[in-house]
Amino acid sequence: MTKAIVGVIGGSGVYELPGLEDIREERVATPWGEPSDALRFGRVGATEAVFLPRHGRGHVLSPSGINYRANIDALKRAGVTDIVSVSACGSFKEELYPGLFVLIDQFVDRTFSRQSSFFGNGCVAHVSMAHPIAPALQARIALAAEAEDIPCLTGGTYVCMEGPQFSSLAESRTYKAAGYDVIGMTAMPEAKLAREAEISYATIAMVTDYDCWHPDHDDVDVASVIKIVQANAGNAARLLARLLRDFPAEHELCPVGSDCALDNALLTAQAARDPDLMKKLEAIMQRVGNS
Ligand SMILES: CSC[C@H]1O[C@H](OP(=O)(O)O)[C@H](O)[C@@H]1O
Ligand SMILES: Nc1ncnc2[nH]cnc12
Repeated sequence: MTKAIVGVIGGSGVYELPGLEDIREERVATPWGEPSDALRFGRVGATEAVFLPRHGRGHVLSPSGINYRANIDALKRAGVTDIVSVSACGSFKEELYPGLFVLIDQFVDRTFSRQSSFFGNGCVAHVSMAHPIAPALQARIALAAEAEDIPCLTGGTYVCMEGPQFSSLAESRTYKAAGYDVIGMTAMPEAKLAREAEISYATIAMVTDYDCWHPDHDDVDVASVIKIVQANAGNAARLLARLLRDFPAEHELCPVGSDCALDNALLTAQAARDPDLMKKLEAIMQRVGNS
């Protein structure tokens, strides 16, 4: 049995995890550099949890400046089996209104200036991202929302832009016409790296605005995003508390292969692997080893 340990990554306006008890903070060193902040270890009920604010305390890191590899590697070293990622997002659909939670099931990656893999020259790997979200984890979040009577929709496509500027009207209309549901700046490469690290991953997108396409709503700005995040902080806290309290002690095997993503993904012959890179991959490849 693998004990479930839930990692919660807080986004804009979410810099702590209410309800976390017996807190211990630790700066976790990684071969990829510094995570966004010290990890906060604790528990909610009987469930072990680890909290990491994505932008750091005081929101010092921009979406392109976040060390996503260090964050995911640090959570892996902490034994995290499941990551719940919380993100503020703009909406491309009338019915996805500010305050609604959307449980994402697909991503479109439009970032271009980020380190998006642990692998590379000296150890090449191609994991599947066909189904980036762990369905059992997503279902537990949906159940927790239902139990707490929090408006929450399951299913949606999140397009990740580089930022930090918000979209132009032409971009916003293009994404809307493409059928995407929400937009943010941080889920990529976070979700890709979680998959490489064989950690189940799910995103709770909190809709904060209608980006800039909607004729009856103001164009998005930071103040309006934070206002909605703060107005819905209570819902986010209750949702996470319920999810964690009710979480099973044993990690549930993932039907889309989150736990075994590296099986059949590695291409580089063992003898040809770069020893320096292999050392860096120690935590990420802990299950498969150098075989
Ligand atoms: C505060 S507006 C833009 C900012 O908010 C979102 O952050 P996160 O995904 O960490 O909640 C968006 O991705 C941008 O980073
Ligand atoms: N409209 C938007 N575009 C990109 N990131 C966002 N985060 C919150 N709202 C956003």
